[in-house]
Amino acid sequence: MTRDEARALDAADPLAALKERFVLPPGVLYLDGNSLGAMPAAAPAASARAVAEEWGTGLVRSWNDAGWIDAPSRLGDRVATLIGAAPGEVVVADTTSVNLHKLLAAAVTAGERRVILTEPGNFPTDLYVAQGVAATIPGVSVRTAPRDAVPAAIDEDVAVVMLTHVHYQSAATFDLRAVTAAAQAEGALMLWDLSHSTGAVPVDLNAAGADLAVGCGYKYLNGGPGAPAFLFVAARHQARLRSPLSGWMGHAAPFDFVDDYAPAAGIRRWLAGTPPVLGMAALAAGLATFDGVNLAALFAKGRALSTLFVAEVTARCPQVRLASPADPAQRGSHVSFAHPDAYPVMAALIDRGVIGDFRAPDLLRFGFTPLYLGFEDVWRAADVLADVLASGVWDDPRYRRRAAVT
Ligand SMILES: Cc1ncc(COP(=O)(O)O)c(C=O)c1O
Ligand SMILES: Nc1c(O)cccc1C(=O)C[C@H](N)C(=O)O
Repeated sequence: MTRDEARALDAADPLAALKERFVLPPGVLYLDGNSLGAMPAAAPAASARAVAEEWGTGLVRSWNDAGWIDAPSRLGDRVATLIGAAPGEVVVADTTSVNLHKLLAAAVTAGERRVILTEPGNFPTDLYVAQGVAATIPGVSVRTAPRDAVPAAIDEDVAVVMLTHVHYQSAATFDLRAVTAAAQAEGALMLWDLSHSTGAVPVDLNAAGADLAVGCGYKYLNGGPGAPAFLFVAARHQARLRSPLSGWMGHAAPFDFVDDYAPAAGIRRWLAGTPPVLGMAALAAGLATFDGVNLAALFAKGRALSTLFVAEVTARCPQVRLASPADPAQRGSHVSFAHPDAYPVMAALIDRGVIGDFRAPDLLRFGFTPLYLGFEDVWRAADVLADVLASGVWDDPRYRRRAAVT
């Protein structure tokens, strides 16, 4: 494709104007919305309002008057619309790691089964949290099976199958419906990590009959650094599953201040402590960037963007190897390419305004966020990558110095 052809695609794109819902620095092509979403244009004012008006003027009255106390459910219901869940099935709370802990511990204590089944190479926090649950609840163990062997590894000992729908490195997807059915056919619960899926690819939890899910607020939901995460529990399980973090905010009547814990009836039982109100204000601005957007068209555009990038890089960059599924139907909204010197290559690319990220040991990872990226952006990013690789400018000591966060 030529640059003019890419520009023509933007001119014909009914979603192109959504870019105005974000602020990005001039000269930056941002291909890392899968790690930290871009800042919504409304976020600074929304955050300032929460601080200056709700906190500064409203003070403690804002728990009621500004609706702070209901924000976890209110935002949860908004997230639900992006993942095929019903109102009352999603709550915004804590971090993805903490939510994983709550749901895994609940799943392995709900019945007799004690095995958590997952895949090796899952996102580290998923593995670490599972290992922590196994270390603290007697009889629990973690079993891993390579992704293709997961269905066959589900047996009568497995309490819960925990998988990340879109893999954080390769972007390879699981068939959400088929794997959920396989878990349930063996009597196990299915827990999906939707961190790299929500707001990026179609997800229909209830159509798939999913049991449990978690996901991040700061990636494609654009909630800002450290934004609270979310948690889904299918309505049919809500009365029987119990959070191990039985804090007061998940109590049936927190302001009765009684001594004995009694879980709230619905999704709010998964709250532990006080909600992070300021983080929720920014997350609300992030979720609002999806308002009125045709999700099917948005996700189709995301796929078209990553397909264009793969085609351009494959054609113009013989130095790299595609490390994601070639079939766009088999991957999420990011793609990875392998290069033996991926770290300095990515550093040189970032220096030229194309922000992706490096994932050890050898991956260049690029996220395609259809809300704020266009076809010409993607074309230019591929062009800069081709130039960086062909010129060898990346082979410089200053690009090899590792930062603390990659
Ligand atoms: C699949 C997956 N799960 C979880 C997380 C993060 O969890 P937390 O919100 O606890 O940092 C990430 C990214 O950071 C991720 O990619
Ligand atoms: N959450 C992150 C952070 O606090 C610092 C740096 C990166 C992240 C990420 O989100 C990483 C991301 N989950 C990944 O897929 O690699």
